[in-house]
Amino acid sequence: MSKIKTEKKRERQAAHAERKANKKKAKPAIWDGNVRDAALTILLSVDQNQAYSNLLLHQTIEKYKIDKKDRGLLTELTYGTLQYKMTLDFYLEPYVRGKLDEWVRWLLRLSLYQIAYLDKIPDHAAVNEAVEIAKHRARHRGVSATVNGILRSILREGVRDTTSIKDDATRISIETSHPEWLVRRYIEGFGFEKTEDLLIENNFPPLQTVRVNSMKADTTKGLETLWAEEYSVKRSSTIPECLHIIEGQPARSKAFADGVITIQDESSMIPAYALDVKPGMRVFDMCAAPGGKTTHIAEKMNNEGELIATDLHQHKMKLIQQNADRLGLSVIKPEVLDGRKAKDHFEKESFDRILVDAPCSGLGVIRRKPDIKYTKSVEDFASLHAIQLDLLDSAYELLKVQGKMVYSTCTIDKMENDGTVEAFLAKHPDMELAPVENAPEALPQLRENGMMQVFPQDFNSDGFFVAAFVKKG
Ligand SMILES: C[S@@+](CC[C@H](N)C(=O)[O-])C[C@H]1O[C@@H](n2cnc3c(N)ncnc32)[C@H](O)[C@@H]1O
Repeated sequence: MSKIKTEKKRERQAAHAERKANKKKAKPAIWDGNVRDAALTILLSVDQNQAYSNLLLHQTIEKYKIDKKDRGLLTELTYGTLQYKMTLDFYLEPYVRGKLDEWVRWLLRLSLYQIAYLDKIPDHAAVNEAVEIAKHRARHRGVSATVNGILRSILREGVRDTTSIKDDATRISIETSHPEWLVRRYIEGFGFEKTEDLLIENNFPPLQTVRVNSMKADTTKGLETLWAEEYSVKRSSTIPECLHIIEGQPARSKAFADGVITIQDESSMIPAYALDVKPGMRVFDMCAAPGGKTTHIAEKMNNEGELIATDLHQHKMKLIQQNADRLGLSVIKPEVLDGRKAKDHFEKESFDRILVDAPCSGLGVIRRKPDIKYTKSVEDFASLHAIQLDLLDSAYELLKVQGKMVYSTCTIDKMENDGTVEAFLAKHPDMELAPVENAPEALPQLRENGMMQVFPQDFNSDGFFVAAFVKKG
């Protein structure tokens, strides 16, 4: 081999080794004590792998046993940056020239979130940390200079004003960071004021709530049990067995381990009321996993009768069983089944009550999973509407005459919720909406109409939809 060729080969090998080393640098461990770097890794994974932000955050905190102080900041940075992604892009837009690597864009969003929204972090600290992360992750020094330049320019000139945006739908879309097509869809369905309240509320952290297991304690006893464990808790004024957690992680409590409480969002407690079960009934929960509503229904049945809890996925069966065991509810029978085939699996008209807590677009839980708002499309609503209708049709065949059926979702969309109810009623003239007389007084709509759309701003719960039907025969 000639001397020149050998030289070239060596250069190529050196370049290859450098690229390899840089690649390693670009993928740091998720937790090395640097909260901002860990937040950046989570944000990138949510964006690139469609990972759920809440699950990834939880896994990271548990896996690396991140302490309370860092846990708080990591959660704030991850959720805040995701929640305000579009707003932050609007602020960045005038300063970004040319194409940026995705990780650099997320680093800028993460840093700008601290500058624009977090008073407790000094601006210069946010910039310095961003520059250090850029130096540590980048393959060349130009990146940290770009990050430094952009952030310092914004600090100097202040963030862009949104009030000059003439179109109100566009303005609130940017201010609250929700896709404009979704904002317009909401305004058309619910009016401007309700939409604006919803979008603002979606950027607040969700309230933690628990349900007291009526088989083991009444609400007062549940409250006192948590107080004795030094949790800061108060009674809800909406659902009688619901408690609001002001401070503390109830999943770590003895009350939870002993099955005195279970963690459930307040609006998810409505279907068990709407179903109006009695002890001894034969009940079917068609889309049951992980069993939040199944266990509530079993408690209302006083653990007497038959409660078949099915779900499409085998791996979710153990979640239902674990919840039933922890809460001491032997009436629940988990079974893997596609709800659409249930009509041929069970005897026709053999159930007194059926719950169809259907798969849905999940727009009611944006506070818990902010990434949802950027990934849904109009096509999703249409296909979910079709699946929901198939599930309801199948349930209809199995419901006794005079039996009651409930359809619920954790979403806020007219095509999925009202549209599905309308299509179902049109197909089955012997089904009627059934006012829920036993519903808590705080839910007058359900008591009067048998149907209600809950918005997060109503009583600080997830967005939720419930419709109760009776089979007239
Ligand atoms: C909203 S979640 C149910 C939550 C549950 N009811 C609770 O309260 O814990 C919807 C469930 O429907 C299940 N699912 C989706 N398609 C289904 C089908 N065709 N048949 C039965 N279950 C289905 C999903 O696996 C998911 O667990």
